[in-house]
Amino acid sequence: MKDIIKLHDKKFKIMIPAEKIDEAVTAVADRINADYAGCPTPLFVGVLNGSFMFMSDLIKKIDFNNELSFVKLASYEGTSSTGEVKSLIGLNGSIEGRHVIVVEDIVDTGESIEHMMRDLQARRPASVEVCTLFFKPGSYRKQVPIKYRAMEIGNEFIVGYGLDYDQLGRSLKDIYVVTE
Ligand SMILES: O=P(O)(O)OC[C@H]1O[C@H](OP(=O)(O)OP(=O)(O)O)[C@H](O)[C@@H]1O
Ligand SMILES: Nc1nc2[nH]cnc2c(=O)[nH]1
Repeated sequence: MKDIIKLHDKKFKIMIPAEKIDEAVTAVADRINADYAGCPTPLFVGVLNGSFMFMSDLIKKIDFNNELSFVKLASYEGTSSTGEVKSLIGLNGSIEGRHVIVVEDIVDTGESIEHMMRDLQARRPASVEVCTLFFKPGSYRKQVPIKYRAMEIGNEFIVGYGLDYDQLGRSLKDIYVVTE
């Protein structure tokens, strides 16, 4: 593992090694296994692009029968005064009556997860919970409960393990933080 890396114009230093990430993923998977034992086939919904690596590692540690799907939040400029509009694409089948676990790489301001939850709740699932690898309590501005938080971090910008800086860095297996 390199201590310092450069992506585009910025330097990043190592913050969380892969082994620590694995421990946090195991701990959150253990909680989900306990909470959903006996629940009829829960559905994991990963939010692309960032969640692909977390989902891959998390799902291997889940010990009940499950289904898995990925969605994307598409942004476009709306014609209404609210400006940016985000809509969820990729979820084709019905989730009515299903137990859904949304899998995110990071919840920062909460803007994305709020859009996601509003759309999912409208589809009348039996339950929806959020499982995020990283949560930034100092940045979060929304009311959506984030039940499963593998790790909490400060307001710093991180990359690696699915998270990008202008599309670079997603393939790194450790987490790096931007340096000043
Ligand atoms: O809580 P927020 O402030 O909304 O930030 C969190 C969101 O930002 C990232 O997605 P991004 O839009 O960068 O897309 P990506 O996953 O394709 O990188 C991340 O995957 C979350 O979805
Ligand atoms: N890569 C990356 N994407 C984010 N989206 C919201 N917060 C972050 C962050 O800290 N890093």
